[in-house]
Amino acid sequence: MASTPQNSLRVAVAGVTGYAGAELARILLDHPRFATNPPIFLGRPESEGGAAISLTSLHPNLSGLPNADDARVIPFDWNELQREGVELMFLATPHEQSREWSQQALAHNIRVVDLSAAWRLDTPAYRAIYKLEDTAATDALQQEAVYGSPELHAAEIKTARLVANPGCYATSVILGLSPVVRANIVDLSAGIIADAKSGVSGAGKAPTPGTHFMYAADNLSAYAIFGHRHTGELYEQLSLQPDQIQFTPHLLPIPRGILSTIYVRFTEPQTIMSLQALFDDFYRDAPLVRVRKSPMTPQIQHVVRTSFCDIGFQLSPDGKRAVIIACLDNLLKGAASQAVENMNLMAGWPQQEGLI
Ligand SMILES: NC(=O)C1=CN([C@@H]2O[C@H](COP(=O)(O)OP(=O)(O)OC[C@H]3O[C@@H](n4cnc5c(N)ncnc54)[C@H](OP(=O)(O)O)[C@@H]3O)[C@@H](O)[C@H]2O)C=CC1
Ligand SMILES: CC(=O)N[C@@H](CCC(=O)OP(=O)(O)O)C(=O)O
Repeated sequence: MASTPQNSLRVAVAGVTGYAGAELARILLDHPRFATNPPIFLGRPESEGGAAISLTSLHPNLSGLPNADDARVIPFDWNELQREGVELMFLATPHEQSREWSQQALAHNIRVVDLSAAWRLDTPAYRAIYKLEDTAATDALQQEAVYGSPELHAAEIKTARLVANPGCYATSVILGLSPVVRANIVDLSAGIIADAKSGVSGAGKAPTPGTHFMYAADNLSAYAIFGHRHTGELYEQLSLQPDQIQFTPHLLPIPRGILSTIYVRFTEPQTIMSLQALFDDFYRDAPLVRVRKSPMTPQIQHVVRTSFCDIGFQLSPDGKRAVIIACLDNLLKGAASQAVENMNLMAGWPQQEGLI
């Protein structure tokens, strides 16, 4: 499929009633490749009495987008997906459900971009936090799954059957650190600190005591210290050992957006010019990463509701330490728009199509 780009693709979105699924619907309805071939939207309308419901009754903000007012949210059914000739599915569903459906989708010859963590981690010890069932079949599929970071793995994504879309925090820290870690200039023995803050939508639509308005509003709190589930993605994608990075997430009292502040020490003193060139060169061909010119650093208000990850840094006067800041919208570059970048690559279309 990737070798002969098609003009369009038959796609379906599972989990369209959720936060990430809603963003997928918005992007895909507005995507030029789907103007005459709109996506199929899957939900659990049984909670609405079993009948299909209209997409815009669920998400009134989508009304007026191409094909949106005629779109229905239908119950999940493999026969229906086959009848419709679906070629690629987005799974914006919980990890366990994604794990089951991605295997079934591949068996039905449907390629998958999975937004959950079901296939992100190769190392069983890092995956254990998700308590997913491992079998010989899932082990084989895990080997095949491609970590869906277009900036790092574009070539593999193009031909993949199963793409594991990265975690939101993980995307920001991995993109912020990759240029300096891959250049081998970081003193790993000194340890990297990644201090990240996220808006509340990162936790999904179901409120919990920790994300309830009364807890989150007017508040800022650290959580999952020494145990956040995204650390495995950092270890694997940055080839780090657990004692070489300390990642601490915080919950911000805003709806969406992530800002990660990353502290590194260098083995040799750097100059602002050399470091700027390193970041600029690394992301020269990355249409959805904006490298800021030091001393400018990214801010959440510059990325919210965009598909960009913004990256910037400042260097200490002695050139031995840098603070790197990476910023993105958790529902977009941290989830839905990154998933669409992956679909674009899988279909042989420009990575940023429909996103800028
Ligand atoms: N929120 C974020 O910033 C990010 C989320 N992700 C991942 O993306 C996926 C979706 O996240 P998000 O949109 O935030 O989550 P939400 O909780 O907002 O939405 C979850 C969606 O999954 C559906 N769903 C829940 N359980 C089942 C089930 N057993 N069978 C079928 N469908 C089910 C829900 O349907 P219903 O409405 O009927 O309950 C809903 O459509 C998750 O795997 C999450 O980890 C990844 C990166 C960032
Ligand atoms: C604010 C908040 O709660 N954020 C979520 C991360 C969301 C994400 O990226 O999701 P998955 O890795 O689960 O797909 C968390 O800390 O668990």
